[in-house]
Amino acid sequence: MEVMRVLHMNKGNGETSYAKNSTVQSNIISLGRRVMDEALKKLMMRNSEISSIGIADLGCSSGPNSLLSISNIIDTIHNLCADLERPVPELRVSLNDLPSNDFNYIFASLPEFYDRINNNKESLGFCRGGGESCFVSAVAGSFYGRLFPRRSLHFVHSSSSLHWLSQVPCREAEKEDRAITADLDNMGKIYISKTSPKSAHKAYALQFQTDFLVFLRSRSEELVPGGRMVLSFLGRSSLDPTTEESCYQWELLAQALMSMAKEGIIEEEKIDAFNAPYYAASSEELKMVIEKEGSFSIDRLEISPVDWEGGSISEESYDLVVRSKPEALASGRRVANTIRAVIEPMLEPTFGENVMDELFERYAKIVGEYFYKSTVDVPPGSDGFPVIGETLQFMLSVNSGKGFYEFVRSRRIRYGSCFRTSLFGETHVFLSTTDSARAVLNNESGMFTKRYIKSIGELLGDRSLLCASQHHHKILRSRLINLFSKRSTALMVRQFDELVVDALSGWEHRGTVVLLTDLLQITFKAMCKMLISLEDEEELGSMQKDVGFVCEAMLAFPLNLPWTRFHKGIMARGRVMEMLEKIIRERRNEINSQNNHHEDFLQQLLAVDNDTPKLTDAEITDNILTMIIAGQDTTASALTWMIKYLGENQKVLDILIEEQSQLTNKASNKPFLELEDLSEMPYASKMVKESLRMASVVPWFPRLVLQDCEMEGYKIKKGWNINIDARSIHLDPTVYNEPHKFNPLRFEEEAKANSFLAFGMGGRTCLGLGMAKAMMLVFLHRFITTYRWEVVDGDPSIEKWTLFSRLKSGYPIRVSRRL
Ligand code: HEM
Repeated sequence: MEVMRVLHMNKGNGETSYAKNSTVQSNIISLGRRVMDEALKKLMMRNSEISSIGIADLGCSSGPNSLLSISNIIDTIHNLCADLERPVPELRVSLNDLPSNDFNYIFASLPEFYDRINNNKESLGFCRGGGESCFVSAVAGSFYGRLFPRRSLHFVHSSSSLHWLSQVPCREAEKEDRAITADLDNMGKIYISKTSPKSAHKAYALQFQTDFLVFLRSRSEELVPGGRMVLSFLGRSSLDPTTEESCYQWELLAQALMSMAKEGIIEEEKIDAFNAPYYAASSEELKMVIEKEGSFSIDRLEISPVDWEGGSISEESYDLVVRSKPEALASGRRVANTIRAVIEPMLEPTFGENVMDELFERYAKIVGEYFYKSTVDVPPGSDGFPVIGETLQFMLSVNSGKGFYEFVRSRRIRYGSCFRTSLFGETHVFLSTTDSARAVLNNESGMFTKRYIKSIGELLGDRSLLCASQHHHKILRSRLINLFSKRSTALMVRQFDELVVDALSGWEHRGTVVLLTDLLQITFKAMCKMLISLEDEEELGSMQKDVGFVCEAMLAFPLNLPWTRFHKGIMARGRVMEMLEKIIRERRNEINSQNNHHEDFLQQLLAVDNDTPKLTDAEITDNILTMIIAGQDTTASALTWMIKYLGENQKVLDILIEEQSQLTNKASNKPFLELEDLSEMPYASKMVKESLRMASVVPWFPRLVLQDCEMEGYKIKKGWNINIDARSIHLDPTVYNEPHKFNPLRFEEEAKANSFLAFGMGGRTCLGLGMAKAMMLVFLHRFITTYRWEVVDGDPSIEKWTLFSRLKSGYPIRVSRRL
């Protein structure tokens, strides 16, 4: 197959044209926008004197998307120049694709494009016909080779193109034979599949590596030093190139072709010989080639799932919920249309133009059936590999900048609001509807329970509220719940305010403050003061370190050998227990000698009813450790997210400052805030709730299924794990209007039932929710009335290996006093 000739999208404006079926590609462009903006900003900051910028969009194709990328680039440069108060440089824009591309379509839409620029940017000196500031031209040729003069480009962009290879891969022996269809012994298949020979896998991988290397080498000649590239293309998240994720469209298309071959409509030998010039690379492969080529370094590498139906693939996406057969078939048709617009020109020379309608009719049905099959009986999803299931994919997610929730999010988009996966040898079902949250968390049926995980039990203690058996949990909870009284909350508010005022003093002289780090310290101190009145800096320091080891061990593999993280956690638990036991002994002595003025949780727990202690010492120590862990990290993470959202929403901040300044004036005669003051913060309370909704610090709540049941129309089996995906519910557009918009006022109206799950629901609802909200309000008040702040590093990556969702950067800021 001569790729140069056949690799172009369906031309024109007809029903099967790319112009009419390119929403997926347009969504991919939108998804890359944030990264592109970031790259352009870095480029502009580095080149402050630049008067002319060379820009290339490689693989621009023809259709509504062709000018979308450059339009975005121009808008961003325009906005950056306005922000930096600099003149807009001359923009030399080159659109590139193979010579067979429908360039006429693009040229025909240029006048309209210039008009738009002129209308928007008259003030910037753009003028009619491209004029003095923006010069668009087209360059026909393969980007697997040089296209532009040396050092002429500053910015290279390419979207949905680099997965196309320069040629069909061929076996080692056929290396010289470049232009014909290659024989890869790939019988009955048209791309890599589970049954393809290893040599075919190898040939594909090799072809991609060769092409990508040439691509990088060519661009390194063309780009100026410090130039930037933003590339988005189809790839895969797993190491295995034959997983459904990267192959299913090709696999199903091969099925459609084979069904036609069986009926004698096309020849089977042609299918055997046809191999698509396409490759979905893994991030490891990309890194390897980039390192080998040596001219480029990676600033950001992100993986996102693609919705082949053309629904949005950004975080706002929740559309691919396939249910009934007609719905599944309609989905199949949409996917078939998208694929047809791209690959029909490639198939025609081999199989003939006259069979295309029939082929894609069959293909649409097969894709629809495929969607439908996965929605009946047990929930849709993948069991992954034998034994380990999808554990590797989960771990990859944990290790990526998007954090562990990405694993759930991508499957939620693909399979809908109820899906199953297999992790660490067990089946897990994730549910994300308000009805399922009610059923599982309120547990009126008694069919669900919190799972006891032995390793967590070893770290927190068997008597911890989080590990106790259902019966024991009830007793413990009924005793512990009394600790969280109004009186305790009032005391906590005063103490916490004192801590915050002390901690904030002098932040303006510290240069950069990593907010999360400081907040972890403040909340740790607050928890220790509230629980056991521990204030000694040295003891606090060693306790915080040990609690940190216990938390890390909760995520580690439970292997208790001297060098493991788990072992470190067990040892740290031992030291924490020793310290708590010592504190209990000292407290008892103080009580006996009536020399005791403490007002903390421990004091209440040591009180006796009719000579019977409320809890045993072991129950007290296990649950003090549990409460420190449950309260410190969650609150510090939630506070950091809150300040981040606030920094991004000036209007909300303005309203808050207004509200909080009034309180400052009113309470000016008091050194510290009191519980009643918090009721004077109606807007701030909504803002706290909105932050908790958006951040979903505890993203899902796991339970164990005690008997076979049905959820969301699917069979759920005894012994499976069921997880209520609170984050998805918080971001579901059918539950919250415009869920990605930060809008505290949404809570003026009553939220949909069972939709706010930041603190869980039912018999396991967070015990500290009142305390947590109070702490957030107190910090908010002090912080925003004391300081203005600017962000030092806006990296949105999520920290790896944490119990709760936290920003990897810790949100570094610089503060200045608000006058
Ligand atoms: C913003 C901060 C906080 C968030 C987002 C949060 C969230 C949660 C959630 C979602 C659960 C329920 C998990 C489930 O159902 O599986 C929970 C349980 C719990 N939380 Fe919190 N929490 C926060 C702060 C606190 C604080 C400050 C304390 C203690 C002082 C605390 C103590 C607990 C305890 C003891 C449980 C276990 C309840 C049980 O199993 O019966 N939390 N928390």
